[in-house]
Amino acid sequence: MTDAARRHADLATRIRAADHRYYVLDDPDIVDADYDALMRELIALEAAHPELVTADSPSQRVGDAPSAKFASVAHAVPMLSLANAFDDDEVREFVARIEKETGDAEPLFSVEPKLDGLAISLRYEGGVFVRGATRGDGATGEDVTLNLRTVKSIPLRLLDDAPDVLEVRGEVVMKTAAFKRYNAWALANGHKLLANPRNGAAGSLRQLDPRITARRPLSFFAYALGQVKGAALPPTHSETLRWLGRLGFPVSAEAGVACGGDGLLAYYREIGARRDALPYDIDGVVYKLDRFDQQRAMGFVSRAPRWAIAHKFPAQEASTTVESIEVNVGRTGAVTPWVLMRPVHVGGVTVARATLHNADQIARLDVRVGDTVIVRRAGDVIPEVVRVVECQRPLDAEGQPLHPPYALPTHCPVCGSLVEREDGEVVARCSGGLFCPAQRVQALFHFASRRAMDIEGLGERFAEALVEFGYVETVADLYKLAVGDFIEMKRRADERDGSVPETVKAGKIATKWAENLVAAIDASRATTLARLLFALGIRDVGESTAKTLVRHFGALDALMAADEAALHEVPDVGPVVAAHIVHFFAQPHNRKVIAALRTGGVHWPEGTPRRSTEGPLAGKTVVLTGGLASMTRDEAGARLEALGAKVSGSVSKKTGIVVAGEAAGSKLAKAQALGLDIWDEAALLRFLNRHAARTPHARMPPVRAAFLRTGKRSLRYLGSRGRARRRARPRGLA
Ligand SMILES: NC(=O)c1ccc[n+]([C@@H]2O[C@H](COP(=O)([O-])OP(=O)(O)OC[C@H]3O[C@@H](n4cnc5c(N)ncnc54)[C@H](O)[C@@H]3O)[C@@H](O)[C@H]2O)c1
Ligand SMILES: [Zn+2]
Repeated sequence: MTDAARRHADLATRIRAADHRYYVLDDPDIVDADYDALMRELIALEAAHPELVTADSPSQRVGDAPSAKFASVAHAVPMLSLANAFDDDEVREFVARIEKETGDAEPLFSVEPKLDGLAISLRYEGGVFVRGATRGDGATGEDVTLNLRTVKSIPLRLLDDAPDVLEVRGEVVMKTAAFKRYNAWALANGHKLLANPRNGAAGSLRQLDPRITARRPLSFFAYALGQVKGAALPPTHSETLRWLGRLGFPVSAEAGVACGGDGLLAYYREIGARRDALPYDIDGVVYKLDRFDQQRAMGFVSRAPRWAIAHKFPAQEASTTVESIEVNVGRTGAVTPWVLMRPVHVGGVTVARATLHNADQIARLDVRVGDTVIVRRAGDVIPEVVRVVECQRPLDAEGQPLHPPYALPTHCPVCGSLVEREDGEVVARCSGGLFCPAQRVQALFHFASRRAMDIEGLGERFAEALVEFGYVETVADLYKLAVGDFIEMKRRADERDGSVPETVKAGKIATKWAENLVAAIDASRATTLARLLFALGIRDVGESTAKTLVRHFGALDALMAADEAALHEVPDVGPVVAAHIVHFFAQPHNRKVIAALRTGGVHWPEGTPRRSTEGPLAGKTVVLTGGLASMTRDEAGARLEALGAKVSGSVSKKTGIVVAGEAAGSKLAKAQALGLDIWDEAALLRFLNRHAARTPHARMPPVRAAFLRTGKRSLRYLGSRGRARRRARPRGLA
């Protein structure tokens, strides 16, 4: 055997195996781009060695033998493939060949998107859908009538006067939106994901159970005719498409006509630019000589017409190997894994990195170093790893995988802090918070925001520039900056963004804004502990938790010294939040930031913890339930704590007193069932007044009960009648 013959046999074997997996099993193990490369090599080899062309060469046949799963259908008119063009020259050669052979200087072409799905043929007799089949090997296909009946866009009866017999060819596709929706559902429900829309269409249509097909969102688009009896055909392909539309078939809205190499290429580029916005995946465009008489003159080669060609777009999927797996830390601390790969051409560009999204995705894909992976890049979307070719995983001498499953790093690669991932969350995060450079911009922006330190004028753009140009490492550095620093920072940011204002170019430098900003920073020095705690950006410590913590601990040092057990005592602080707080203050760099803030002049009124271990309620647990008219539950809680009570959220046998306000529900019922001591609002007020000297609030006469708290934290009298009065009167008092 010659080298060429050996290579030919090798290619043919590999292509046949790929054909079988692709057409029969709907489970390809190589990407289209690699398949196309094998096929092109085979065709080039056959061109150089015509003696290698045999009738069973993959270059001579279409698809693969129909599967025995389905009854077979002989196509009255064969279903062929299309020749491919991969570059402009091949398109121009195609046009030149047609111009020469037809003698037409400027023949018209029908131009259409090449839908990436599954070719099928639909047969109508007397206007009624009787049979539908896949392409199979072109001569014989599979009977998938029952499955096709579930595809809603396939008419079961034709509209216009239908011919006696009409065969319509077209593509069954899964639209992009439907594909995404299906995969989201499959992921949530533990079903196998579809590899891509084309696979989704083919796999769904070739199900043995039509009920499964019916659940898959498929669409159909017509693009050609097969056998027709009892009707005069239009003279051109483009008119045929319009006729099919009138008969009730969906036809791609992008189909049109063009002429000349330039005209065809302009269409290719126009559709290419809109590729990602189209509702379906396409893998190229198809040019078809429009006049049927000219088509007949051009004729066929073994597997494809000579009057049409598919001009392919750059493949969106490619295979390559993983060199290493890295992680990236985002602005909010999210740790995103990605792979460094052997560079590969995909979606028209060369890429060497692809995202793995998150730890769940890694676990699902089981990507390991050395693996052969399939990367997808559609449009401007970040390239992603969609599959691992497991059979190509490198093995050691014992036949075991050379590399273990990948695990996310336990520590942040940027700052070294612990990486945490909570139950039920897909995203893992660096816990470095303020300290992590990757998170500084976001931390700074949050710190300055209105409900935190309220530094007016420090928006996201400045936060970014301050970090990028090195003015700020931690939020405490803000308090070291002077007017000149801000002016310099803005100048650099403007320069970087190419947005230098005219006034600056003219030599005038505005300074007022910087002075205002410095003043705002100065004003933020006098703050409250609750604002500061919120501003620090401790995970899960929002404004209200910050206030609760302040009420409970009074001073920052007391909070910093608290362990998880001490935090569990705080009402509404659960174990997760408690762990976050302890963890935050345990990090030495967070403590340093707090010390630096103090040095920078940030101050707040500190109290002693309101909760006292002495007092008339010492050792008693109090539960507040229902609405109070005279104060909020938080205030009532604070006042009770000041009298030594421990305020809890749930009623148990150990509960001492239950204060039941308006509309108290299950807690009150439970308290009654347990025979606990139950107070109404009047009883609470009487008690608080009796011990008013101990509480931090002024004595509050019961008449206040006729006032209603408004949003502005002031008290508004609502009159002696109506809703306020009714609400204000504690149950059991009237
Ligand atoms: N990955 C694999 O293992 C593997 C194996 C076999 C084939 N393939 C892929 O399939 C391709 C070859 O398959 P093929 O023989 O089906 O040919 P083709 O995809 O190159 O072109 C013919 C097909 O185009 C489709 N088509 C879409 N829009 C059309 C339109 N407007 N007009 C006419 N036809 C239209 C029809 O289904 C038709 O059968 C290869 O390029 C390869 O990418 C991949
Ligand atoms: Zn970090």
